[in-house]
Formats: sequence, structure tokens, C-alpha cells
Amino acid sequence: MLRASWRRGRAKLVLSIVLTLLAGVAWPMLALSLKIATNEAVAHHVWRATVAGAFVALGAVGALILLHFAYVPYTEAAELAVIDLEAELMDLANGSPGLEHHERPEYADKIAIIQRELSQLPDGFVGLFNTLSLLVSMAVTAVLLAGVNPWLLLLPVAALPPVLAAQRAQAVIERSKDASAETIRRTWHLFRLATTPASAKELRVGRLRDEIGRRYLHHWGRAGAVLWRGQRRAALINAAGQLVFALSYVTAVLVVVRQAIAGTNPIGDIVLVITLAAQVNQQISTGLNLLQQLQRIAQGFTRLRWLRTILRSQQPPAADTPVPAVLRSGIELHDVDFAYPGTDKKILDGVSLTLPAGSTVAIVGENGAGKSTMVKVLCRFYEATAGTVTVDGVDLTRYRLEDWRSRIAAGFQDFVRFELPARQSVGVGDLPRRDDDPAVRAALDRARSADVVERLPEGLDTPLGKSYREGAELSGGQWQKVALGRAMMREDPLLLILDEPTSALDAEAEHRLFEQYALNARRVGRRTGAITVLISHRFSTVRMADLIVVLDGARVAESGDHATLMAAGGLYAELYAVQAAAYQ
Ligand SMILES: Nc1ncnc2c1ncn2[C@@H]1O[C@H](COP(=O)(O)OP(=O)(O)OP(=O)(O)O)[C@@H](O)[C@H]1O
Repeated sequence: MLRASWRRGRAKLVLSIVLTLLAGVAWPMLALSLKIATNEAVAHHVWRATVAGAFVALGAVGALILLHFAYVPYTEAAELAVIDLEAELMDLANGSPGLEHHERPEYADKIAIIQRELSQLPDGFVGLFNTLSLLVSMAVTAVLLAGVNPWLLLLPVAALPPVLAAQRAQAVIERSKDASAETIRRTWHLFRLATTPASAKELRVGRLRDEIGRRYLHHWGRAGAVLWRGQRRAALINAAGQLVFALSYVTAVLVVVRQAIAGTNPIGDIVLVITLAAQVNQQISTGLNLLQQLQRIAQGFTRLRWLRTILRSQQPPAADTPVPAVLRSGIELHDVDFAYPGTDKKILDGVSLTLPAGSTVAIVGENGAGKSTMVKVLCRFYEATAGTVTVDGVDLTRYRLEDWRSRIAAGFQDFVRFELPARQSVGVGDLPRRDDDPAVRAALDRARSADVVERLPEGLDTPLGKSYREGAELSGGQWQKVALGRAMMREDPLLLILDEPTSALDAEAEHRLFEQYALNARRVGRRTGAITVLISHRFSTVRMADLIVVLDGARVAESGDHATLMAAGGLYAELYAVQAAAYQ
């Protein structure tokens, strides 16, 4: 945490530390001045007693206000640390080569907890500085107590049981948090469902409001029970630890009072010890709270470390081959198997296929046949579980992942709605040219999407989305057209993926659009050997492809061009006939 804030704002951090150290010394100095003032007053040394009294006042003022002054720079330093860590979290979540970690429930749990905890980090930072001040204060207190009677040093030692108890208590709370994380995620999901505009329509039509509310309360009830059980156990453990210290405190005060009565110590020592002992008590209870706070933060950092480790372990094998500028032969899948992480079910089973350079390939099959999965393997969001994918005869894993991705242009079924000015919402398809108006317009033309921008009040300058007051909200089809424009931004891709990118458009529009794509694809294909992979359920579109691959039960049932497959009279011909009949 300190490292993160050091990276962002050194001066603030240094100022915070200096003020915090001074604040730590102030309280024990106050007690010492009080002792001296008392002794001098008893001895009738008016002038000395007055000076000591002035120091008491100074100590009190310092102790009361220094931490407040320190608060300003260290909360700012904390904000900077949070920004740094959030940037790292965003980087980690998207920095892995594949999507594998998104499939792991424990990843989702940890990310959810880390996100929540990052927002509490400023409190943790406050805790850290209070702890620093407290440690200084405790050290000076210990020296002063030892000066009165070395046995009094046992007082801070008696603080150990409550400290250990607090650690145990916090561990109990953390376990209950982990145990309830999944249920809490469910409640968040339900809350989002009930409050986001995207689900408003279905909730009303399905009259799901009460059902969602009931489930929300039910899950909170379950999660709450686990959390409360943990909190109750933790409170009992804490109370047992505190009791040990309370007994030691009373004993310490009695010892010094006896010494003073016996005349072995000046009366000022009683004032010193009572002030310090009360302070030790205060220090311990503050310390306990701080410890819990720091432990919580430490847990957050442990989770962050876990995340770093699993994401870094996903790094791809070292690449040793540059991605070719032009595809010569094409992409081949050799006996490719694929199962999603954590599952055994083969979604691709022994798939062998050649996608020739410069061709347009359509992948068809029923819902869940594995079409999108095949595309994910081609984009290397996942690695094949068995078999290999080669590009111009070279194993795909031997290319640098970033280089391969930079030669892919893609329009996905679940496209992103980038709430940016229209220009950039399209332009980020080719990041270096995100503000290049002619390039953006050309991409929109290639995607037959120019009409969306023409209708916007400020053209390419119009911010898209509801997040802006002056932002234009688009229809589902219009958002899809923007995504298509984005997919067309890269001009020399080796692989153009169109994974049902036109599902929100009508069949006629899709047909015309794909005619244009096919034309484009052939143009780019001639230049770079690019392969266009299209997934669509509309056979009027699919039939235009050079090669049609039919997936069925995780395997390639058949492949060929439209005429060949129709003549073969297999699954394709059957599906085609069903759809053709539906349109008559
Ligand atoms: N992230 C995932 N984790 C586990 N299983 C998944 C995941 N994504 C998809 N699947 C499963 O893989 C199978 C194939 O899914 P895929 O999305 O590839 O099908 P598809 O042919 O593209 O279907 P559709 O036409 O409905 O888009 C489905 O049975 C689905 O349940």
C-alpha cells in the first residue's frame, strides 16, 4: 500500500509520516510533563512547575491536533494508492492472455471481495498511520514506565492475549466472509437485475418483481446468518482477551500506589503511571481495532496476490515466430478437442478442418453446437485442450499472442457498448486511429452503418449512451451497427470474425450487409490472404460463403460449399430446407 502511494505522491507520504511520528510522541510527553509539573508543584518551585505546565499544554495540543493535520495528507496519499491499485486490478483482470479465469467461481468471488475492499482502503491507510503513531507512543510509554518500576513493563506484555485473541477473531470473520461470498454475489446479481434498465422490460412482462425481491431477501438472510455467526464468535474471543488486560491494569496501578504510600517514589510517579496506564489501556483497544483493520487490508492484499499469481500463471508459452504479413495457405485445425476449464464435457471433439487463405468460411449448427467456442479457440481466448491449430503450417502458440490479436478484426454477438463519443466508439477498433475521421467513416461505410452516425445530432462528436446528459441512446440494432463499424476498423486483418454480429438486424439487411462483407473479404483476402469466419443462423447469408462448416455434437458433421452440401443431402440440406420452408 505504501509502495503504491509512494509511486503516486511522495511529498504527501513523507509529510504524513513526520506528522504521525510527532503525534505518537505527544501523549507520553504530556504524561512526563505532568509528572514533572506535579513534583515541582509539591516542592513549591513555582517557575519550574509553570514551565512544565506549559509543556503539558503543548503536549495536549500536539496530541489532539497533530493527527488531524496528518489526516489530510495521508487520506490524499490513500486515495492515490487506491487509484494505483484499482489500475492494477483492471490491468490484471484484462491482462491475462485468455478468458479462462472468468470461468472460475473462486476468481469471481475474490474479484468481488477485492473490489469491495479497495473502496475501504483509505480507511486501511488511516489505520496504518494510526498504528505507526501508536507504536511510537507505546515505545516511549514503555521507557517511561520502566523508569518507575521495571515490573510495569509487564503491562504492555499483558496486551498480548487481547492482540492474539483479536487475530483469531478476525480470522473467524474472514472465514465467514469467504463462506458467504457466493451467496452475497447472488444477492448482488438480483439487485442488479432489479435496478438496471436492461432487465426492466422482462421483469415487468414476467411479473418477476416480487419473486426477485423474495429471493434477494432469502439469500441475504442466508448470508447474514453466516456473517452474524462469525461476528458473534469473534466478539466472544475478543472479550476474553480484553479481560486479561483489564486485570493486569488494575494490578499495575495498585503496585505504584503502594510504592508511593511507602515513600519509595515521588508523588509525581503516581500521576505519571495513572496517566500512562490509562493510556496503555487506550493504546491497546485502539491497537486492537487497528489490527483488525490492517488484517482486513492484509487479507485484501493476499487476495490480490492470489489474483496476480493465477493470472500470471496463464501467460502463454514464449513465442518464437513473427506473425506472417500475408497468409499463404491458411488456418488448419488438427484433431482439436476443447472443454471449458473445470468441466469435462468436450465442446469440440476431434475437430479437423482447413480454412483456406483468402476464403470466407461460415460455421453453422444448432444452438450450443460449439460455433462461438471454435472462434474463441481461433482468437486464442482459450487454448485447445488437445490437438493443434496451425497458421500457414506453424503452431498458433508459437506466434506472439499480442501480434496475432492485432491481426484479428472481430464483431461479436455479445458486443461492447462503449459509451464514448461516436467517433471513438467506432475508432477503438483500431486504437491508433481512434480519432481518424476518414478511417472511422470508411469503416462505417464498409459496415453499412454510416446511417447511424448521420442521424446523431452532432455526428461523430455525439457521446453515445445514457451516462452523459447530452448522450444519445441507441437502439439495440444501432449499437450493433456501431460494433460492426468497429470490427471494420482494421484494414489488413488476417482473420475477420463475424460471430452473429447482425442478429439485431432483419434478414434482408443482414443479407445485403453480408454481400458487402463478402466483397470486402475477397478484396482483403486477395491482398493479405485474410480469412473471414462468419457465424450466422440465416442460411440465406451462409450460402454465400466459400466454405460452410456444419457442427453437430461437438464434431464437424460435414463441410463444403452450398452446392456440394445441398447435393449431399445431409444435415445442412435438411436445416436449409426447414428455413427455406419457413420463409415461403
Ligand atoms: N464459458 C463457458 N463455460 C462452460 N461452458 C460453456 C461456456 N461457454 C459456452 N459453454 C458451453 O459450450 C457449448 C457451446 O457453446 P457455444 O457458445 O460455442 O455455442 P454456439 O454454437 O455458438 O451457440 P449459439 O448458436 O447459441 O450461439 C454450450 O453447451 C455452452 O453451454
